[in-house]
Amino acid sequence: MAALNRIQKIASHLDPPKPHKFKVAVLGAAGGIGQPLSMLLKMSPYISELSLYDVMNTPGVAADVSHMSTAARVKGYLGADQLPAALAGANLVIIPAGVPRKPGMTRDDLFNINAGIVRTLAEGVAAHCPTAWVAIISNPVNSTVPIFAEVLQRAGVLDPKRLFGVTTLDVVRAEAFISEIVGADPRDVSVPVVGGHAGVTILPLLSQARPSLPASMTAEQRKALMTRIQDAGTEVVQAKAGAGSATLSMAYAAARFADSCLRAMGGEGAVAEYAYVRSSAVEGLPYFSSPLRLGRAGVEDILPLGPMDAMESENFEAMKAELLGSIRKGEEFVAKGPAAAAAAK
Ligand SMILES: NC(=O)c1ccc[n+]([C@@H]2O[C@H](COP(=O)([O-])OP(=O)(O)OC[C@H]3O[C@@H](n4cnc5c(N)ncnc54)[C@H](O)[C@@H]3O)[C@@H](O)[C@H]2O)c1
Ligand SMILES: O=C(O)C[C@H](O)C(=O)O
Repeated sequence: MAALNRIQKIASHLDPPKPHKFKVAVLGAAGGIGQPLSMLLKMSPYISELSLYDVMNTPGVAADVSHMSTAARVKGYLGADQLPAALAGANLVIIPAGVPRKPGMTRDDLFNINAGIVRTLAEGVAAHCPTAWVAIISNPVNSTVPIFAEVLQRAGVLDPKRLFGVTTLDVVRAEAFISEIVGADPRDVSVPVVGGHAGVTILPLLSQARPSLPASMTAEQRKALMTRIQDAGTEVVQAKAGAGSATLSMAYAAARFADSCLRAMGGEGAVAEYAYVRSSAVEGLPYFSSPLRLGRAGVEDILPLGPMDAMESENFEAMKAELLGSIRKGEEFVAKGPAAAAAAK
């Protein structure tokens, strides 16, 4: 027996450390983003339970994803009555619920429908998993994050360190486009993208890209690259010609962001990310996407934006009014109360 104990003890030292495992809820799981995101999350070693919630089609999506031979247990939840059970005990809630753009629309054109959806889901989180980390994908992100924060604040459960607008797709796009230009593996490219998530509020700091952009690139070429990153969502909306907006690249980006959150939550040390959070990084803008350091409790540090060249500084100044307008619009929507939510339905 003593020998067996000794062998077991040695074997336990040889075992690689097991990752912490968490319950993750996807709200809007049957949608264009929700389905591939659920599939990618089912492959995560950090997830013990995957809770798939939507107002339609979740039984089929959950049955399908549950047949993947990976460890996470999958449960589907359908309709508002089942939202409490979907959220109970969740550590991370990811929200791609809401309508996407069609050609000719701005993200802000989605406000009237998506503001009410996000508000309802925020009330659910406040009531059923108030300490969960929340990652909001639903557009317009520049307004939906302030809406969510206001609801949590009114319920007395807001911790801004755990509330994120997902801007990872902007970073992913910048990495992809730069890798094509410099001829590097995208995994070896790093580039900060800061600000918000709509048009001019998306600010890629190309001067900080690594590897650096070729010195031979003209100012016009750098400007065109910045504009391509800012308009990449519209590029997809136009290519899909009425069938929605980015879903597959967004699912990839959200799965990557979820992975960072779960690693930080599990205590794997400081994890570097970008996200749109409540912030005092930029005077006069209460929400801003910055480089972040994530730890067990959420945002541990909001890091400086670093140096900007003249083109970036000009864009930085130009975004401020639009971003503040979107933030105030979200805050006012909640301040006006349920009447505004009803009008938006
Ligand atoms: N942050 C980003 O970078 C980014 C990128 C792409 C898309 N988006 C946004 O993500 C959202 C979803 O896009 P999509 O292409 O998946 O749309 P979609 O229409 O394909 O899917 C949305 C899903 O949300 C569900 N839904 C609607 N109301 C709901 C509610 N009250 N509770 C739960 N689920 C509800 C729908 O039933 C649907 O299954 C859009 O607002 C889009 O603009 C954001
Ligand atoms: O562009 C959109 O409407 C969806 C999303 O915000 C994106 O950037 O792809």
